Amino acid sequence: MITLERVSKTYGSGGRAVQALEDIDLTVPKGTIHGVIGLSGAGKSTLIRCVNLLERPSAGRVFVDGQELTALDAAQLRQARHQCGMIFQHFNLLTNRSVYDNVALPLELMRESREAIRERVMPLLELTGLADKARQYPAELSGGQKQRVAIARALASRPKVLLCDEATSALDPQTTTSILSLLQEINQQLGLTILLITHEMEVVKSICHRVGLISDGRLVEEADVGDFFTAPATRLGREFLNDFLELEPPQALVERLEAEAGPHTHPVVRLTFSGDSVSTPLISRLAREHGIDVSILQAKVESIQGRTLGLMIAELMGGAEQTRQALATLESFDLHVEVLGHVQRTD
Ligand SMILES: Nc1ncnc2c1ncn2[C@@H]1O[C@H](COP(=O)(O)OP(=O)(O)OP(=O)(O)O)[C@@H](O)[C@H]1O
Repeated sequence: MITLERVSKTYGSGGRAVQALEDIDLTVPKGTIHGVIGLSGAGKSTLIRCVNLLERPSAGRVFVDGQELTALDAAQLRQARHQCGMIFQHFNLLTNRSVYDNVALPLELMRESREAIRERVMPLLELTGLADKARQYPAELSGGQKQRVAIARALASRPKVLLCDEATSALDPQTTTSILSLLQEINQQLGLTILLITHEMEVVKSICHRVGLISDGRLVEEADVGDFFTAPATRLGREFLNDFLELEPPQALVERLEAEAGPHTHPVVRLTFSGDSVSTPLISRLAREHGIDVSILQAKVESIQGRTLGLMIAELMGGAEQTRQALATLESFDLHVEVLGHVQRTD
């Protein structure tokens, strides 16, 4: 439904040029919810604005529903943009228009009759839970209600694609959940394809089918959400995951960590395991086979789109050779092992 082919975007020129996107290839199949996550300044907003050509790519081609937007003239593009609804972090509502009139606006611009507009707007207000707010003004609404108006307005022209630019970043966690549920409902009921950008793993985890990770204008990793959360392919992906799971070693331990192993140190490891390895009795096996005592410092289990993900930070307490063998055993399993550092033995 959405295809970007080798899309690049440079702002400015000469010594002040900023390359915001570089050779982005992206395909979002019809009816799916695709997330793009990245740190601030990575190029997320530029990417999503290149889809409906609010920003024109410096190079590359953009297709929506088989039509190449980058090949259209201005009038054709205005028409084609009806295929792409968009919502924003700060809602972008017209403050001097009522809820009803905000949602009606795209239809007025398309010169639809008052009757046709009414027939379209009222069901959208029902769908977004705003039927009783039609005559109110944006200033009288909560953030979540404003975003619902923006969603209804984005759907008014019957788009095939909804672009969401950090749509929940200005909302509290509870309101975020209700807006994400609404987006999911719209995706399922209307078969709408959704491309969203976010810096929040929670958003990706909650509703996306696939996710891309953008860094310095490049798409560095792309995967199904279950795979991304259980086995990110890049270091940045793993950092996002560790932040999301809040599985950082406690500060008191960080202060004791040494980079190099010494004659009297134990390694501290972070283990991430998914699928079958979750149920493997690892700790008893390390004790039985290698004589290692495992001191668990932190642990947690998450369920992500039906897949189980286990995490643990642990100190492996044994002699140097036993510890080396224990690490080799751990690495032979279907799990990710990271040695965070070494601590002096206290035994
Ligand atoms: N209009 C512009 N003119 C010049 N540089 C720009 C412009 N818009 C964005 N940039 C630069 O392009 C890069 C990517 O910016 P972009 O806004 O796409 O990132 P982002 O991932 O959306 O960041 P954030 O999450 O902070 O909004 C940044 O270095 C930014 O400074």
